[in-house]
Amino acid sequence: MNLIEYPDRELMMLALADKVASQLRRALEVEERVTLCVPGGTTPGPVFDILSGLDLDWARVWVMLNDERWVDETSPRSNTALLRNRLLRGAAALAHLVPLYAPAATPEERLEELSHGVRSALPLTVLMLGMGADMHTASLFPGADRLAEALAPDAPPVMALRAEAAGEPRITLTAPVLRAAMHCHLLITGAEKRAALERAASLPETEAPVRIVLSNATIHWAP
Ligand SMILES: O=C1O[C@H](COP(=O)(O)O)[C@@H](O)[C@H](O)[C@H]1O
Repeated sequence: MNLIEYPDRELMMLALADKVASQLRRALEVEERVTLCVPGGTTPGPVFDILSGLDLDWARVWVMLNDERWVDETSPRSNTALLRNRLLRGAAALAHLVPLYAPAATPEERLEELSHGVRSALPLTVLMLGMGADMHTASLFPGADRLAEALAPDAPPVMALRAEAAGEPRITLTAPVLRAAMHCHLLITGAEKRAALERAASLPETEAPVRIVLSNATIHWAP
């Protein structure tokens, strides 16, 4: 595993934001437009705060979540709201948001139109991922109803799935799209997730979905 250990979270967030911005800048030298794909949840807020103020041609950056909880943006569980409040502001307000949510009772009702947007933003230039202590990444949860399909090499780019541990229904990018990212960073904090990461390396992908990126991700960890 390509693991970088930082003495504290502040340093990790600064270093990661700097790395992501320089990878995007380099890609913008040769591409008209680039895609940054980011996690939701509790971990990435500080790196979003730093990134949003960095000098970048944000108008040519498309920003997309790894996954979304099927809740309205007014919910504190909304990853889209996190993105709007912490990343798509300041200089980064010029970036283009590729939505993973649209109001409807179930993700299946909006899956086709959301997939269309995602397909037009592929491939992922820079992918940042989080991980739960249960070794899920994006919304690829162990035990999810359609996990095997989402891990398969011929999975569609986006799928709706459900898992007991997930709470709400989820919409998520699938393994082939995540694996194909040009640059991949996995962001992990704390002792519990560090132990889960070590366990994941010897488990099958169905039990530890984060395994799908372990061989090509740079893993960033701080206590
Ligand atoms: O539900 C989710 O969980 C993971 C991990 O979140 P964290 O709160 O433990 O940082 C996150 O990466 C994913 O995007 C999110 O939807």
